[in-house]
Amino acid sequence: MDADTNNDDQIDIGINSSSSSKLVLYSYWQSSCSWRVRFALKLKGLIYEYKAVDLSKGEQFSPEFEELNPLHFVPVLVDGDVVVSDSYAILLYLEEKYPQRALLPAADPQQRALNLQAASIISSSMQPLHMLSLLKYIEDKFGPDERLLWVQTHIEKGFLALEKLLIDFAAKYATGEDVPLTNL
Ligand SMILES: N[C@@H](CCC(=O)N[C@@H](CS)C(=O)NCC(=O)O)C(=O)O
Repeated sequence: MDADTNNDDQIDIGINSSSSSKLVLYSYWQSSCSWRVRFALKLKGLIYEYKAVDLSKGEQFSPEFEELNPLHFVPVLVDGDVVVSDSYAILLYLEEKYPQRALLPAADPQQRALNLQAASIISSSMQPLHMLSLLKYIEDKFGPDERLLWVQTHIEKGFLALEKLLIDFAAKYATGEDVPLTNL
């Protein structure tokens, strides 16, 4: 596993710079689940160390990474003694532990539910259906045409559902004038 540091992802004036906890994000540059967490860290102004896990080289199967996530998926966030995997869980953890620059509207339960629902559609009902390991399985079993059809079908289904859900709420961003959880 490369422990490289990505300068783009480090902020000098991070809110947590004086706290004792040290944030480390295990990530892969092509991983949309990891982008989500990187956006949230950036929006919240948090300093973190970036550790690259090269999925194309199978580094997610290394014993070191397996200790962090037995499912072998990025992203994983380490915050001192706390280890959180799964982008959705990480976003909710960050929102609670580092409430600055909220990702969820505080006052309005409908807006909160809308954001949680849309974020969950993306992270549970869309992205896992085209993760690397699943696509490899489909291609090995049924061939590349079936793989493409599978991806197209599930992405289209997800975006149609999202469009229907958000049609009355979208403005500059998915659910209004501010960047919410849904956009990550
Ligand atoms: N629900 C998880 C999904 C994690 C996931 O699918 N990660 C992908 C990258 S976006 C991965 O590590 N894939 C490796 C593989 O499929 O072998 C999340 O949102 O974090």
